[in-house]
Amino acid sequence: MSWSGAYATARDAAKPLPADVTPVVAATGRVLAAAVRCERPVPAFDNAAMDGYVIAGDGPWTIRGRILAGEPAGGAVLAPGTALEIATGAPVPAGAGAVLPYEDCRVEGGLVIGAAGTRRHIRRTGDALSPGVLIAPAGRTVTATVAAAALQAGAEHVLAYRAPAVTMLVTGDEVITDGAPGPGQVRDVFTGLVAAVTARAGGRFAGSRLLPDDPAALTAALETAGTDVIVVSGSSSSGAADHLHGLLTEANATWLVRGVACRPGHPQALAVLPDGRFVVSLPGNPYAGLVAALTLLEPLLGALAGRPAASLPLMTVAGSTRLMPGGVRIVPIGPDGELSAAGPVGLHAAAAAGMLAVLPDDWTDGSPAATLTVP
Ligand SMILES: Nc1nc2c(c(=O)[nH]1)N[C@H]1C(S)=C(S)[C@@H](COP(=O)(O)OP(=O)(O)OC[C@H]3O[C@@H](n4cnc5c(N)ncnc54)[C@H](O)[C@@H]3O)O[C@H]1N2
Ligand code: MOO
Repeated sequence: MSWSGAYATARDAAKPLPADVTPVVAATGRVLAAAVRCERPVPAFDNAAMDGYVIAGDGPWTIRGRILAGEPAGGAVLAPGTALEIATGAPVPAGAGAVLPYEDCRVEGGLVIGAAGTRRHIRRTGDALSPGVLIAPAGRTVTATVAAAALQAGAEHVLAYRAPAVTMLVTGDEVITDGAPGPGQVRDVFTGLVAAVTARAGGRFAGSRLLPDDPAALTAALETAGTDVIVVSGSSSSGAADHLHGLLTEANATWLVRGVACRPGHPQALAVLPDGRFVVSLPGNPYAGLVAALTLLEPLLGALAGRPAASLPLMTVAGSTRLMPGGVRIVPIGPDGELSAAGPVGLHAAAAAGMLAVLPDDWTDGSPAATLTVP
């Protein structure tokens, strides 16, 4: 399958998971299934926009007291010719005509002397937002700003799609998850990468398990992983210790993607089990596995999370590299689009560059290419 075909297949493989009503403070990263609208006016009461004196009628004004933010306005009416010292955000009493900022007046013998200008410096109820105004549309991801805007507007709860849960199965007798590798061993790179891609795509990382190259252990782990998506690193090829693809076929999984015309990462695959759980197969070579996570896992999770499809940003890429006839080569690129060579193993070039470019076989130096951002 072509790389763009694989990306689109993963993106189209799933519908959003069901939505539920949830406190907005707990919904960060989830996608709104319905628009959030303002539920109460902002500000909720008339209040001072400046520190100074709130006045009624014509001056000079006799100072009758002070009102600070957080104090209720009460039912008192400010009589003409009187003033209260007032703080920004404090409720303005009925009868008030304007707030005179300190810098526009002076005080002599208990009287405020000055003149109200054209600006009244009073924020009226609903000036900023009135009930029904759109806070965030359906399809928007709940960010900290969306959550803050919803809370400001009185929307404590939102309808949001459930976040897809992801289990990571790290396979390989040689893989260790802690400390320095002994002879023949290699340190796991995938748990953190997959957790980060999951979080970025709106998913929930449910944890990682290290498995030996044993078909029974892998079968049991696949059967018991109760998450929407299972990511398996390694075991994707056809070696004596690579069992995943055979087990998925035995389990009557449907193959959506099985091999992609790209370098690196060609053994990557996406399958769906008969009960609807998805399995993403990442090749064990670290840079190849990262490419696969961005090619298959990220768009799949975006679809499950309810994110609207978006096209990949294009960037002008410069430099020279070997291309892949009949497929794409995926290379790290820096902020100015300069490419660096990367083999299937080392992650250092992707780490230094920050982005990847997807170069088709007819790409030429200085022409644009689709980009992926590394987590
Ligand atoms: N006869 C063939 N052999 C291979 C082919 C092929 O087409 N024909 N494809 C090669 C390519 S390309 C890749 S990529 C790998 C994919 O291998 P697997 O997904 O089966 O992974 P392993 O064999 O278990 O490991 C490959 C390599 O990666 C290291 N590894 C594995 N897991 C991790 C981890 N969690 N963290 C760090 N490194 C890991 C592992 O030690 C191996 O060095 O197959 C080629 N072979
Ligand atoms: O997926 Mo393999 O890297 O193409 O090394």
